[in-house]
Amino acid sequence: MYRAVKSNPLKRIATQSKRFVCSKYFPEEPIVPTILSSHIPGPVSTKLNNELGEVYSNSATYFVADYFCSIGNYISDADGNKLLDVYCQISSIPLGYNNPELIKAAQSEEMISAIVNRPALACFPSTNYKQILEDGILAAAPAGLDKVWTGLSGSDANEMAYKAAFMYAHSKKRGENGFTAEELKSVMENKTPGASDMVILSFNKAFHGRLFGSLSTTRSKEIHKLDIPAFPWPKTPFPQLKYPLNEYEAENKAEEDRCLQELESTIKNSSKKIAALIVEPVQAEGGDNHATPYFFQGVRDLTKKHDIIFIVDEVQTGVGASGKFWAHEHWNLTSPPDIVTFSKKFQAAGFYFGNPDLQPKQPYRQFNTWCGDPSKAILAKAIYQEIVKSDLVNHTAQVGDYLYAQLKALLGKFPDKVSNLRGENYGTFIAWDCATLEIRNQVLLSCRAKGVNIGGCGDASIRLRPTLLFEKRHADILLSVLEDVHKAL
Ligand SMILES: O=C(O)CCC(=O)C(=O)O
Ligand SMILES: NCCCC(=O)O
Repeated sequence: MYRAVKSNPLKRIATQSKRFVCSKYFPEEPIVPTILSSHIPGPVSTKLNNELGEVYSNSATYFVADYFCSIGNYISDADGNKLLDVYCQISSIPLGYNNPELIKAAQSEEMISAIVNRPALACFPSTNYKQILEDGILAAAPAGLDKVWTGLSGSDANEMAYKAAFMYAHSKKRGENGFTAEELKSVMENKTPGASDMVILSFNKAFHGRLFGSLSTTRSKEIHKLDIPAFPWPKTPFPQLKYPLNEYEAENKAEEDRCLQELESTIKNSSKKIAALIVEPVQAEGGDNHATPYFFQGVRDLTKKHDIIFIVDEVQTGVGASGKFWAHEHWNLTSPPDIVTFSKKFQAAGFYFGNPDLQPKQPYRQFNTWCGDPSKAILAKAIYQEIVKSDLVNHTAQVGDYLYAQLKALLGKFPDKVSNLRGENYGTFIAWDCATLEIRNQVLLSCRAKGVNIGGCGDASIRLRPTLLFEKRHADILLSVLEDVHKAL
């Protein structure tokens, strides 16, 4: 049996672990990874995955997981391997696997009713939906945004935000007048003026989802977009910062100024009205690309100046991992975003807004059968309450600072293999680049073989997306495995 950490640190970790917030939830969490099979995926995983492939696409499978046996920061696989998970279902496990407080919420009367009586929320909202929202999703609302509309996924959240922006912009143009006969007729032919010719502006390397509208604003990888019809919407460059940031302050400021100028000229030269601009606080799928608060303040100012709805996509960055509950809190904006979208760690999806005019007056415009899912909103409530009760945002900020400092020292020893460590003062939302895609993939495979499940992003980057219950002792295991893997490259 492989042990990722040798006996001394293990003893220290075992003694200390009882004092940690994670142990409060998971007294039985493994102390270190356990690797039983000679490869990951192991033989059972491979067999199950092949069988699954007969009826369900399995081309992206890393390994087949055993969620019954997964616990806390550890994911189990079908071969009985237990891996420290710092990828966490593409950044979407907030409080560890099988968190007892979430299980309690799952077993509540409220949850049972929500699951077996799933409502068409916009038509038949439940007596307790407002309270569920107020105790969870709305209690967590970003400053200045006191309303929410719920949906089904991150892509859906972003698309609903686009629809809100289009309807808002058109209704402003229309004023007190109703829809014209021409609009009503042309819209059924998918033609203007009933169908909008306004556009959504997004950034190069952005990822905003995979439905038709959201995919048109996604610019991270060709493979996501090939063969799918797309709206002819504009894009504008996102800054490419140089690291370490303190060594390249002047160059980075010039790069951000360049991107702000390009943004303004894209806006000015657009032949179509730009209804909304969407941006991620960190472009995660596209490579964990950061920009500074200065840049985002500039983007906000330009959207205000040009009457463009400013949408912040916090699907991946939201709910604590950045060391703030919402990552855009790092920016110190003078006015809040118009819309903030969420999903992933909140389990529930949707968008926050403050201006009531971002919700159309007529029914069935921002609509589908479910309009969200009360069972997910109940989970979001439990997640939010645990985050507050255990002060997990500050916890994550502190662990992130430790992890970043240690990674800086460790990765600095391998300058020909890795570069551009990023995410300082940004919680555990940390990433770096590998010299080549081959090295990146080798590191991910070797880490898995040594008991740590990590994910990639962008062209050749590695990103960390652990739970909010990730602690220094977990970080030490990760660091020890990364060191071994890099030495062996
Ligand atoms: O590829 C997907 O659809 C998930 C994307 C995502 O959020 C990510 O990889 O960061
Ligand atoms: N959206 C899945 C990304 C996986 C990767 O780039 O490695």
